[in-house]
Amino acid sequence: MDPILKTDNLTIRFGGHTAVSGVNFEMPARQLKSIIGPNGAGKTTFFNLLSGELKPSAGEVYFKGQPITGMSAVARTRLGLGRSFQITNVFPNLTVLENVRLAVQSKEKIRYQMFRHFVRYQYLMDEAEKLIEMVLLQGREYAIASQLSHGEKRKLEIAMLLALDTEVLLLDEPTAGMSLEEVPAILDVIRKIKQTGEKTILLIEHKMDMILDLSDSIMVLFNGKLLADASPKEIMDNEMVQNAYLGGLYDENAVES
Ligand SMILES: Nc1ncnc2c1ncn2[C@@H]1O[C@H](COP(=O)(O)OP(=O)(O)OP(=O)(O)O)[C@@H](O)[C@H]1O
Repeated sequence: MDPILKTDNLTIRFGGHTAVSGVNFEMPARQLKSIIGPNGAGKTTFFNLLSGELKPSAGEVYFKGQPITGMSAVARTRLGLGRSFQITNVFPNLTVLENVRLAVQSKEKIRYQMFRHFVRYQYLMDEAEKLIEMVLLQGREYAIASQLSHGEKRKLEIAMLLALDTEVLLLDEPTAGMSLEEVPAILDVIRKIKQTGEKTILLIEHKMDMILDLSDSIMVLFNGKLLADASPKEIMDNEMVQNAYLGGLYDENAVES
């Protein structure tokens, strides 16, 4: 099957520094691929190039075979490439339910008047409730967003991303800054989304056990270059990756090409 997302020689330079360098990557539809690599390897920059927040110095991004390199982030979201924070923002003074409902509404582009269009309003609420359940926030519908724990906030962001109903989800370190107790819940949320079989998920993560648990494939970025892209087992057995990790991939002094 043709990849849903593909890059060809994707490159971006910031002054003299090449943050992403000639990356050729293919994302099969309805799979989960993790991106790993040391700090500064170019993972977030690669995401920004996929989502349209950055324009490459060279190379192309394709979505379902169509070049989208010149498209804005919003246009890419409409097409089916979603990243949290792109269109919707969490309103801190609103409840979980109101935030998710507004995100559903922004996708539906519905302008409604609450009482005259009760059926529509009910539809938005039902959709929001479904998403809240999907991210395991049921029971917290009426909590004010600003009062959520860090882990709950990340769940809310995922629900709002899901509300956009994009085929591809770009998740940038969903467990960042979380306490150890909060991590399994996010793992459950991502597993649940994956199990629907409807989404293609690209995940940047540092937590190796989580990556191995969830991923169909793993790609390794190192100094902006694609070092490997293969099954979790192949990645773990890959000598180059092993050397890179064990031999100081995370040692800043070793990160020179
Ligand atoms: N807007 C920018 N201007 C200049 N340099 C940048 C810019 N964005 C990223 N860089 C540089 O590009 C390199 C890659 O950064 P990036 O944030 O993509 O790495 P990363 O793999 O996501 O790291 P981390 O795991 O720490 O998030 C870094 O050296 C960074 O300093």
